[in-house]
Amino acid sequence: MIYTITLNPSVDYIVQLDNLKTGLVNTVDAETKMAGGKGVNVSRVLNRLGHQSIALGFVGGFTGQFIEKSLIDEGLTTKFIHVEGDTRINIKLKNGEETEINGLSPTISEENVDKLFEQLSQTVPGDVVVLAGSVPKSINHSIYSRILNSLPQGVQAIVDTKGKALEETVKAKPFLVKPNHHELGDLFGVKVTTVEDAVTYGKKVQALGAENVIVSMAGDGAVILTKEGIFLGNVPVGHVKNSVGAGDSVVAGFLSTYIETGNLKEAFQLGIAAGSASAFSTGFCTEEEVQSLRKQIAVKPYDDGGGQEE
Ligand SMILES: Nc1ncnc2c1ncn2[C@@H]1O[C@H](COP(=O)(O)OP(=O)(O)O)[C@@H](O)[C@H]1O
Ligand SMILES: O=P(O)(O)OC[C@H]1O[C@](O)(COP(=O)(O)O)[C@@H](O)[C@@H]1O
Repeated sequence: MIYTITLNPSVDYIVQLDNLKTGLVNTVDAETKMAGGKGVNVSRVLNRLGHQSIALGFVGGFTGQFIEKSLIDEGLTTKFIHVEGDTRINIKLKNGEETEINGLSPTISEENVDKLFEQLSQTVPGDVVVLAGSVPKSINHSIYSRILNSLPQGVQAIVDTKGKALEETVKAKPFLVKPNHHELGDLFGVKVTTVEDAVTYGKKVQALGAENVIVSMAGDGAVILTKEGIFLGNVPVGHVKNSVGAGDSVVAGFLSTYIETGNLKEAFQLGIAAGSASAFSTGFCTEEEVQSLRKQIAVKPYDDGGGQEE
């Protein structure tokens, strides 16, 4: 079974406002309200690609109810832990550029955290656990590494987070991490702007403990570093309508193919296809769109001139 963990889900309020006038009353041109959060989005896209998962995490209040109902209506399986307080609302404002205002998370008690560990103690070898998104302030950022260290042998972990949580988690030897180029740069206090930078710092993440690393670079392609080698993938050309959830779609697309074939390169290709298909749609990708974009993505070995890790 695949389990996704979203410690910090959200209701994403995506607003199109072509002509924002600050300090005045504005009326939106278009809006969408969606259940969001990184693990939630991974479960959603896995479902669209024909794979079942169980969405775990913490939800609360009217926003939490909205998330649970939306996901069940979409045909997903959820086993959320209910907390006091409202799940956050994240505003994504589109007016030519994309501005994000992420809301405050409810407080998660120690007791609730214990319940999550109890759920995860049921995992068995062959299961995959996806730990995705930020850690609410009330939980210590070491929770992801604690979860990884608690999983039985043979359970694979995929991690998509940033900052301190990412830094600690890579040391707990996850199967895969997927930072974007900004998140990778932040980890080392540098700017990652080129494929060469992504490879240099991706190798450092492997040296810290992650088995495989995907660095997504938005419209500039993506890199995967594996034991079998380093590979580059282009992104297909298209009109980006909404990039919210595109990175989560990369994770879901990768995982859906990896569990079917065990082939990292094919999984990487499908991950990029899913990311771009979601970016090119107002909501999330469909399987048909993903399969159609997949053909436009070439995955090629990266030639680093045989250079060794510094
Ligand atoms: N301009 C673009 N053109 C095509 N695909 C894109 C574009 N921007 C994002 N994507 C797709 O979304 C994926 C994730 O985007 P990225 O911005 O790197 O990650 P995140 O959403 O995690 O910040 C990319 O790997 C790609 O598949
Ligand atoms: O947990 P975080 O890091 O605050 O991110 C939450 C936000 O990220 C999303 O999961 C989208 O993530 P991506 O665009 O990186 O795929 C939104 O649904 C949500 O609002």
